[in-house]
Amino acid sequence: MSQSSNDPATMIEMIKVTKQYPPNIAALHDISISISAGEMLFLIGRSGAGKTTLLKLLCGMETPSAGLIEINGTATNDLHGNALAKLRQKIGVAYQDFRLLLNRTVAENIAISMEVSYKKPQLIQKRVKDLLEQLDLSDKHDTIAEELSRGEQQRITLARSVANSPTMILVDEPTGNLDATTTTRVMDLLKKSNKAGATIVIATHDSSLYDNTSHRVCELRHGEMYSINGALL
Ligand SMILES: Nc1ncnc2c1ncn2[C@@H]1O[C@H](COP(=O)(O)OP(=O)(O)OP(=O)(O)O)[C@@H](O)[C@H]1O
Repeated sequence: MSQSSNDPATMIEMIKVTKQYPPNIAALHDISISISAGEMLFLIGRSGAGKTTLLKLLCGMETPSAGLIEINGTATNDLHGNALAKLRQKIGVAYQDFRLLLNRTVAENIAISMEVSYKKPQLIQKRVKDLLEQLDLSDKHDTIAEELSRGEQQRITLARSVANSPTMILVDEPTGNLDATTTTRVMDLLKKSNKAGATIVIATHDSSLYDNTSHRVCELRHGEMYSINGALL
């Protein structure tokens, strides 16, 4: 059946995706899910359930052992080199291991994705300033990243992931090291990016993020995906 013009376009399509790490660790099993453009989705599940693996598959950091993944209509399985780099430019990622450039300033770290896509310096400066304000880190603009606390590094990673207004944002445990007020600021930033059109997948253990949400919540259990009401997807 063809898609009606009123249906939102699909941003992420996973079809029977399985991921096995060598020698025989089954991280994800037969996952099928469609995520619409502009959707915000919470991915929950116990430690080791496969959340990070799923996010890594979506940005091409890992490849599926079986099945198909399409991002905005393009199958990622066969993407390499420039084509993969081009796809990644449209994806903002904020993962648990931060990967900040520790010897560079906070502002330089946030600016990277915008510089890579040749945004104007004035625009970059304004965006960096706005993001730091939003995350209550304005005083850290010129601080070297390695001098930040873990919670501050986590917020800079998030700011970097949304800075270039990507079409898709993948976030792994965005609030793990944060207090309640800072958690609200982080979620407000993600909601703002979502309102601006970004498709967002948030992997989290923090039930305060999704307890009263109107967004979809999916749970991974031992590598299988369930909707929050317990039905196998
Ligand atoms: N590079 C790897 N090589 C081998 N096994 C891996 C690798 N990465 C993850 N795994 C295994 O795959 C399974 C899923 O791991 P994953 O990191 O995706 O879980 P998670 O739900 O994100 O956990 P957490 O909440 O603790 O971050 C686990 O059994 C893990 O040990």
